[in-house]
Amino acid sequence: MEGQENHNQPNMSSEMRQMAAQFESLVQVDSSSGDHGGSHFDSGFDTTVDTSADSLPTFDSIQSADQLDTNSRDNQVGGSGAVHDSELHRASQPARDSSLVDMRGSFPDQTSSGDKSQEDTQLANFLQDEPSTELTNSPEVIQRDLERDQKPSPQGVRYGKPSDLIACAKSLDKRNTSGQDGVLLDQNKFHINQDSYREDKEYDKLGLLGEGSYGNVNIIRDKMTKMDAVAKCVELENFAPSEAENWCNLTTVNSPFIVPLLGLVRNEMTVMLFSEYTPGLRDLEAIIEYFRKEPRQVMVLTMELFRALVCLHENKIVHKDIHENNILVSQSLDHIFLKMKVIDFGESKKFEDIQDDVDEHYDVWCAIHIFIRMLGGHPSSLDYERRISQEVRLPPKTDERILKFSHWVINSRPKAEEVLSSMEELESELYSVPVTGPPGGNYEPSVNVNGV
Ligand SMILES: Nc1ncnc2c1ncn2[C@@H]1O[C@H](COP(=O)(O)OP(=O)(O)OP(=O)(O)O)[C@@H](O)[C@H]1O
Repeated sequence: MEGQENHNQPNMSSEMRQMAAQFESLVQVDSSSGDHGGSHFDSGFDTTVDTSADSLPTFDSIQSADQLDTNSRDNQVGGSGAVHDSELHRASQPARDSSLVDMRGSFPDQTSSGDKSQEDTQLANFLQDEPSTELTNSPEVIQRDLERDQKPSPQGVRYGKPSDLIACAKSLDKRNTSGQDGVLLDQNKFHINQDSYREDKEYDKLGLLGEGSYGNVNIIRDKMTKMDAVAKCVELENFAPSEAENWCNLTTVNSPFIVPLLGLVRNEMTVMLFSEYTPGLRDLEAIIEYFRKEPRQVMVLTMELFRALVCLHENKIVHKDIHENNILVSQSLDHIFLKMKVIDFGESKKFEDIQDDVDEHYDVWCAIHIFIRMLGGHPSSLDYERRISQEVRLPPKTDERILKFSHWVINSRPKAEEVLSSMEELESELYSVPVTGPPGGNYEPSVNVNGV
């Protein structure tokens, strides 16, 4: 019964299964040719092969045949039809001309019937086709076979929900190099064709938006829907499923401060993360100089950044890579129209995966560095570990309250929401204009509400 269990092993490689099946047919041939079964040898081993389905020869028995063969070599094969384990052993030897002759010699009855010649052909084919046992027995080959059998085949690109995208990201097989896998969230933006979403076929690459540490970021246009999106390419070996998972979870919150993730496609050894393209947004690093003379805009933009952090931290995610290249800003710096969005969740972590709130404060510390830099100042150290008693230097005309506020954030460990509420207070103190009510008297607007 043990043999049957092994024979039915789901992990058994195809070669092993084929070998077992061949033995099955050999044994059946033997049992049908006469009264041969049940012979026992004097070797002390029970080498009889039971031809019932329950005791089909197994790969294990083939391996152990080495031992049995040595023991039985000195014994004459008794009982013409008994399939001795030594035969099993020989059958599993590398295909050699001589092994074919040997094997035939151990089946004296086989030449006597017409059916036997057919069986002989089967046997000859088996012996010629079978690979070397030296190879098939090697642990590397067995492991490779098992891996190949278990490797999921690409499912193609499909539409799905955020949960499908996350599942797809987690299941990407780093060894699977062929075809495409992926989930796109928006049917109105992407047109999948024959389970594929390919450059030049389903979409065009319009140009380079930026270069990241792990790959390029391009703007693409879907050929069918004519919608644009951003495609960030990451080599499969560098891809962290947590980036897709955290970004996707944040997308479902619909925060105006987070660029939404729209899909994920693995194309051979590259993963593409598709996200929303907002025309007019540039990374902050490219335009930081424009903020220098505009402390109010600096304040407004930093408050937006802290709103983004509050959103992340409320959703139990830390970004861990807040810097000027990962913040997109509208090129209109008018404080009313100023837009800000955070990108790049490659380093992000879920709260449950981190030890304490150090990473949460690290996000805050990085954000306040950007604030100080936009104002034209710098802290005495850029080392987070030395965050306590850092000096902050700001241009001489900077309001004292801004300097005090910066010191507090950089040297204490306030949460993003605490910083945000302090900043809102400070901003209204510094910039709000007292409103005394509508103009009195006979004031009449020069245009009516329709602008006519
Ligand atoms: N949605 C977008 N709109 C405009 N530009 C973008 C967008 N996404 C990315 N970029 C540009 O591409 C650059 C690299 O993007 P991103 O930071 O996501 O890649 P990365 O490989 O993770 O980079 P790194 O690890 O160096 O931070 C950004 O700094 C920005 O200039």
